[in-house]
Amino acid sequence: MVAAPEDLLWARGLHYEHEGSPALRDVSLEVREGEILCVAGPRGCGKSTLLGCLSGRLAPGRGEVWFDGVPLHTLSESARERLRLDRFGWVGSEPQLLPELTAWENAALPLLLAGAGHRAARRTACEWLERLDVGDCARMRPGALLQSQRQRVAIARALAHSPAIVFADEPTAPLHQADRAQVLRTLTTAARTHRITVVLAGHDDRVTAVADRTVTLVDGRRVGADSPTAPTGPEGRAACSLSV
Ligand SMILES: Nc1ncnc2c1ncn2[C@@H]1O[C@H](COP(=O)(O)OP(=O)(O)OP(=O)(O)O)[C@@H](O)[C@H]1O
Repeated sequence: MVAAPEDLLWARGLHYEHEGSPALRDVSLEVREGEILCVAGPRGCGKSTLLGCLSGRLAPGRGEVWFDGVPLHTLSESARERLRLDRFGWVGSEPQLLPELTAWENAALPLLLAGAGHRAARRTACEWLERLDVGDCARMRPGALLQSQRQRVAIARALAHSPAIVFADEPTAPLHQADRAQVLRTLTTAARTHRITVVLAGHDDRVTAVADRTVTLVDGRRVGADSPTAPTGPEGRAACSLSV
């Protein structure tokens, strides 16, 4: 089986075990360029493990992961790390910011690690903080921010280096109900506007509602047919790309 030209990420037959206990069983999927794909399913079904394997953070016991024609599963650890730094963004369910750095310094980290100059990295990071409605927080440290502001800074950090794809593992889990929809909308609108592909794990309807397509896991296996959940044509995207 081969990837279609529109597939940016492609996985076949993934198996993963945590300490001998199977978490993924023969999972295959493809992610199209520019798509927002939701990985849904009940708690413990393997969503985080799947995102870990797709993003090169975890090495599957069996199976293949191809990104943009590159076989992640055969790359050395250092080559995978380089690829992750250059082309991938990550948003976890906890913001995981460095407490000693300001918001803009946190958001600028991937740019600085990629070799950008200090001034250019600062300008780009601050632009992203503005787009994500936390521009006023640029000089503040994470400890002085609300959880929803910290998560926006983490999203800015994931997007600032213009990755090809962002993996977001339950990015709204720690937020209050009122903040959840807004943070999700901010992430997905920014991604659509900048043509960044997103793989999003979550188990509530809000997450599936912002995605173009949803794949479901149960007990480590992919089940059912894909469900399209939002308009994927140019009209649908345009409607979602007005503000960020
Ligand atoms: N580090 C680990 N060590 C041992 N078992 C683990 C580890 N991480 C996950 N598991 C187990 O692997 C299975 C899949 O976990 P995973 O976190 O991928 O699921 P999930 O769908 O993301 O869950 P949640 O919705 O609760 O985040 C679960 O049974 C979980 O208990």
